[in-house]
Amino acid sequence: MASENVKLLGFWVSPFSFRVEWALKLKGVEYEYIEEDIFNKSHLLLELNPVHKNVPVLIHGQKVILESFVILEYIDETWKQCPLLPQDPYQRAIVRFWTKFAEEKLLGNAWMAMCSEGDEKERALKASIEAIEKIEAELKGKTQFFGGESIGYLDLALGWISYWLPVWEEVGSMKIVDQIQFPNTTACMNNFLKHPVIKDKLPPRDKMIVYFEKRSKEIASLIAATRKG
Ligand SMILES: N[C@@H](CCC(=O)N[C@@H](CS)C(=O)NCC(=O)O)C(=O)O
Repeated sequence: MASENVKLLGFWVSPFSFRVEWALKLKGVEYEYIEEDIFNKSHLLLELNPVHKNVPVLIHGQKVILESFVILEYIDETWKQCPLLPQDPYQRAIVRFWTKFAEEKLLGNAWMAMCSEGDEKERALKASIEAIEKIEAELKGKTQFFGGESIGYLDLALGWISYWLPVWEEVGSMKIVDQIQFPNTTACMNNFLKHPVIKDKLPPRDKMIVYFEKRSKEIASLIAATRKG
């Protein structure tokens, strides 16, 4: 597709940025990727996203679109090829429900389980596994992709479970998605990673391990300092 002046401010290991890149690639939209240093934010980021000061930021011509899920919907509505959300309003509602559920109940807990120790880790781990149990039950009978027969919005929303979560499990010495206990989830995770667009657009795992080892220690010290203070 001809270039439409699309730019993406992202961060090399951000699952939120990757969602957007996967969507653009699935749709065949050309874009320029601009790597942001989230620890030393650029003037461009602060100017474009003064509210949250985070990535991803999508720039389409003169328009700036923020928040990964808002960006996914914008992309889906702007470039109609390879639709991400279902056409049917009820099916769309279901996809949005599970997207929200995973973001609220799984992402933060899994991150916290990786970064914490003791009771806090146990609590976060338990909550993460409970969230996967619910996703597993919902997936019963559709083990192709999280969204159904073909890759779609829900897969991009939950895609991090396939690649980031195993890294967090390794860094946090924990198990959240047990293959035997959660066969449907595991099948969807594997199919997602086998998709040609996805498998060509993932951050290097070894670099991720080093990054999250360091980051989880920094967060753990912050948590300890907050508790003391
Ligand atoms: N809810 C946001 C989350 C984005 C987010 O947390 N981005 C991180 C990178 S993984 C970031 O830019 N962090 C810098 C900061 O918050 O200061 C979305 O879905 O886009």
